[in-house]
Amino acid sequence: MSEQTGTGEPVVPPDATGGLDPEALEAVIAAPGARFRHDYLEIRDLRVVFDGFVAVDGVDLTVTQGDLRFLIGPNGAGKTTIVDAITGLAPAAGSVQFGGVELVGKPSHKIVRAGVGRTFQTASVFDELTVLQNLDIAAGAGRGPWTMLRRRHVVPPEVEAALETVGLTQVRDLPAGVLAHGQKQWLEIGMLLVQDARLLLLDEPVAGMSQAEREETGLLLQRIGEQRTVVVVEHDMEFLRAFASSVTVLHQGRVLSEGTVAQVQADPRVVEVYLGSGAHGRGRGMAASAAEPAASTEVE
Ligand SMILES: Nc1ncnc2c1ncn2[C@@H]1O[C@H](COP(=O)(O)OP(=O)(O)OP(=O)(O)O)[C@@H](O)[C@H]1O
Repeated sequence: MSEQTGTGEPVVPPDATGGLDPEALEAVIAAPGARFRHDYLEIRDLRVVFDGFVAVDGVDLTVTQGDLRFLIGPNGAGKTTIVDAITGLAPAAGSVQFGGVELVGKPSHKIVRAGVGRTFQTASVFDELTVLQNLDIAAGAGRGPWTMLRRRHVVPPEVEAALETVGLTQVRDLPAGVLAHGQKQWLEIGMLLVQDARLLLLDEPVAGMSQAEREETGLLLQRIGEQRTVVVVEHDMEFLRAFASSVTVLHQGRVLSEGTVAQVQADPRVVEVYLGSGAHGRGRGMAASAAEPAASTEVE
């Protein structure tokens, strides 16, 4: 599952991970539905300005629980900046509400407490700590830093469930640094689950993954997206076509188009941007498939 990382990182043998376990996945996402029922992300007139440069220019975006929304757009369209603004890492004006809580103006740690979690383009796990310790830290578990780092004999059920969900049970005592690229991304998603994030913002989750890892990741996100609100920033059009339930296309800091994959692919403005922007690979599959719907395009 993880032999092809493209990163030159040490690789754990494919059969060591056990893959993603559908039953464990069911257990971890089958939290009482009522907890998630009213969750949705509602962004209104979001603006982000860096030293006079308008990176995000009046974006409206609504993502409901149960949707698996992909954010796409050429380089520099503002995708990551929107995620940064939602998570308190970019100066934002306008309104970002999740679960009825206004996030604009809140510090990042309070945004995390409001149930918002994100991953970055580069996995940000603690390489020296084991997989289990990484999950333990994410879970907090009300323990001090030293007890947290000690090897545990009893693993909390939510950590156990997350481990199995993301297919890392067999490698739980290995340092995260030896994991394959794909496995690190799954660990990060597991960390969001034990943190009990109800809104997951994932920045290029399948970049550098093998085809098998992409498929496993897509299925994982679809299942998580049944109950939590999931937004994926992605350039991989084949992955998008296989797993997105809806798509928002950004261009120059604005929403250019929104709808199902078929709808945005058929939108002449999207074709124009992808063909005319010199997207050079990142996102070119959208234009290719809009012009020729049957084409399967590998990006990057
Ligand atoms: N901290 C910053 N200071 C100044 N400009 C920034 C900053 N962060 C982002 N930008 C600019 O804002 C614009 C949007 O960047 P952003 O990273 O959000 O685009 P993106 O759509 O995520 O692109 P990519 O697909 O390449 O990751 C770009 O022109 C970028 O150079």
